[in-house]
Amino acid sequence: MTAKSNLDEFNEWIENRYPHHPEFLQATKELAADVMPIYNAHADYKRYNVLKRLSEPERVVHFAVHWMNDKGEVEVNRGWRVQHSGLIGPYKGGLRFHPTVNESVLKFLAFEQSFKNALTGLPMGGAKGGSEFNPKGRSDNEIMRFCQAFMQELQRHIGPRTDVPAGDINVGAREIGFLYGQYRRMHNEFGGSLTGKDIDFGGSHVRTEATGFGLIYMLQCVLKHHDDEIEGKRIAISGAGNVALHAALKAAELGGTVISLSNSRGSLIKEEGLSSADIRWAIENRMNEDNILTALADERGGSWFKGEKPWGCACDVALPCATQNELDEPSAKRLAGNHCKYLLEGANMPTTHEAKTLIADAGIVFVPGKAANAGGVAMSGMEMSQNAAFERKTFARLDDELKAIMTYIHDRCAEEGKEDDRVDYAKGANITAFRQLANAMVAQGV
Ligand SMILES: NC(=O)C1=CN([C@@H]2O[C@H](COP(=O)(O)OP(=O)(O)OC[C@H]3O[C@@H](n4cnc5c(N)ncnc54)[C@H](O)[C@@H]3O)[C@@H](O)[C@H]2O)C=CC1
Ligand SMILES: O=C(O)CCC(=O)C(=O)O
Repeated sequence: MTAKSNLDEFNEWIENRYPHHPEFLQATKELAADVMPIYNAHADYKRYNVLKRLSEPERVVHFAVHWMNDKGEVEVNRGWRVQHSGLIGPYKGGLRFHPTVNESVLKFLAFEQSFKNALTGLPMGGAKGGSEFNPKGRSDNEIMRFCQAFMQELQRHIGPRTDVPAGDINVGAREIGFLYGQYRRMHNEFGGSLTGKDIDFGGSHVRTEATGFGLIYMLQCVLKHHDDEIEGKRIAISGAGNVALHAALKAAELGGTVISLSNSRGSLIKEEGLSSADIRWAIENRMNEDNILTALADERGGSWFKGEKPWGCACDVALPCATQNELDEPSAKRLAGNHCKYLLEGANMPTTHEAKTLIADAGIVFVPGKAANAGGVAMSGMEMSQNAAFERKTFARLDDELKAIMTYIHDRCAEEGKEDDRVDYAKGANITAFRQLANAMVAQGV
């Protein structure tokens, strides 16, 4: 059987199995296209049916979250934890609270997480969880009660050596504190049941910054590989959350010109570049403002474009750091037309399948989220090992370790994705991670 027909057969199988899970289909089919030749070349991979088995989450836990709002009304939300693969370590991945959360979104995120975590070289399996709960407009007390009710259910499925959740969209330090407090009270146990904790109770230095900083360290590796440098590069960033702001900060500190940030309401453009001080102001004030970007424009300059995405600006580097499928075909056409040279995904799967084809045709160097944004989970892995050893490493030491891990990921992906005159980082990342998970699956038997 040819690689092509095997791919058709796989695609048909997964489409029939999950017709209502479009994001999950997108992620699994893209990976299968890259790894099929490797799968076909290994008798054991076929014998152990590794591709289909890796495309089926090991466990999907679905639970109800009952909680009381400030008016004394009882609300009910849906909660999930998708434990995708525990082959190479405890399940590990963030929690997302957003109205767009559903089983398809969490299954794609958990699938991507397993491959991302493998790339870090640390012993972590892949998972993702969350709720369609919308924290916008809720009081601190409501957020606390929701987190406690969520953890009351989740706690029976997690633990330091079983599954270690962390943050994701709308789950930051405040929410992790509430979730951790509830877990600790119920289990009478300090330590590694969650990462992203405050530094005062078992958190790690650099975890807050790690995804954004790691993205820029990856950008530096990619630029170096192409005999290029960050100094003076025009960098367009989408998003205005944890990942976007810390990527912007590190890029500005290293001499890049950060020309944009965005959110679901529009984009802030500052042609001369946001300074480190502008970005620090946004980081410090983001929890207190309804729209941190309009506040930033008012306070420190820049123009606000309501309803616009940032991809129309002329830039050398595009860093989508908001959410899945935010960078579509028209956006890709604008980036190509403006001679953008590099696109690194800070968010998980922010580029649509169709946009990726355009990006490749335009010769833009593309680095997928599972490689480019792995710095966050890598630092979570280091938080777990610090918790297990009852130690705290310094910021400087961990920042160096983050750089080393991003370089390690870059070099593995560049080596595996090497083609005649270019590097296919997506293929390199998919094949590298697939080999590790497939080998573990074969070795562990059925
Ligand atoms: N926090 C972390 O350590 C990691 C996060 N990621 C990914 O990075 C992305 C951003 O996550 P965080 O910064 O942590 O979340 P966050 O909650 O701090 O920020 C999310 C940002 O995205 C924007 N956003 C959300 N939905 C949007 C939409 N439909 N259109 C435009 N903007 C939208 C929000 O306005 C906000 O600025 C997500 O894809 C997440 O899965 C990936 C690796 C690690
Ligand atoms: O730190 C973690 O465990 C997970 C981070 C995450 O959710 C991600 O990498 O997408």
